Amino acid sequence: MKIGFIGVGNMAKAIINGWLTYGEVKAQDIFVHSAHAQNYRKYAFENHLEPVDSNSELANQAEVIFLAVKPTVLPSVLAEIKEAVTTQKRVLVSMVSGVSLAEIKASLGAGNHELLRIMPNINVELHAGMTALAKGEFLSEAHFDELQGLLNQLGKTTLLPEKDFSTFVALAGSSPAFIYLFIDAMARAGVKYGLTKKQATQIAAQAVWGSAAKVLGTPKTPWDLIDEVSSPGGTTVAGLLAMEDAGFMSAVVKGIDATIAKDQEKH
Ligand SMILES: NC(=O)C1=CN([C@@H]2O[C@H](COP(=O)(O)OP(=O)(O)OC[C@H]3O[C@@H](n4cnc5c(N)ncnc54)[C@H](O)[C@@H]3O)[C@@H](O)[C@H]2O)C=CC1
Ligand SMILES: O=C(O)[C@@H]1CCC=N1
Repeated sequence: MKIGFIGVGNMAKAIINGWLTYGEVKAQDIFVHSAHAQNYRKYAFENHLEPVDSNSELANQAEVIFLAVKPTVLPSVLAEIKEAVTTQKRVLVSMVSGVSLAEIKASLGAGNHELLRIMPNINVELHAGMTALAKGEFLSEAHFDELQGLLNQLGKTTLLPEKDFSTFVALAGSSPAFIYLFIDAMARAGVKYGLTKKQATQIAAQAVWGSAAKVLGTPKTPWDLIDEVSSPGGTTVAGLLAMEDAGFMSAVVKGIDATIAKDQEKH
């Protein structure tokens, strides 16, 4: 299957790099175009991908087209590829946050367009991603199965109603940044007490990684696990209570609220 990417920024590269290291998607089957010619040409050259001169040419060449541009750019991109997508019956996969399948369908006009909306996160590059999928009404089962299979190579996937995509953006699409912030805050505290930043960052990141693996591998809730770490009269409970006193949980929930609100703003 020939796969095209319109937009070759951070998210597109994470997906492509993930596939290239997995090995089933061949570099010569990946077509790329973006607004930054020097950038996408260099990336294509380094990875043996096929650079294409325009969005419409990419839609002529690739059977499946991943839309990996910012929401504000999407309408003009759809206008450029509309004809090729319609006449050549291309499958469109949109990872553009905050843009519904109905909005994409409306921009493309008449036709039973095969559409899939996804919300990946940057961890797909390490095959540790979390990606939500919402099927368009005309997407064939065969195409859906093939695309889900490809995305499963990059981590976990889940089917999700579109109404929940904004929540998913907050919990998975954007959340790597929140978790980096947590790791950095921990590391800074380590520096305060004399560790080097590098050493403190590695210690904090390993602790986050192991804790996430634990949560995923047990039927216990995070609260159960908190109790297992908190010795009576010990250090952990002292730290937990001080964090809560500073509003840790409400700070996290406010962050999620703001992320969801931003995703639901009209572009
Ligand atoms: N970065 C992330 O972790 C995630 C991003 N997303 C979504 O993925 C999309 C892309 O995000 P990023 O890769 O982070 O952005 P980015 O800013 O890194 O990349 C955007 C790309 O779009 C290209 N572009 C701009 N105008 C264009 C045009 N007219 N035609 C073709 N290409 C054009 C740029 O040259 C660039 O390659 C956004 O809609 C974002 O919401 C979704 C999940 C996670
Ligand atoms: O910041 C953003 O808008 C995108 C959506 C999810 C992650 N990055």
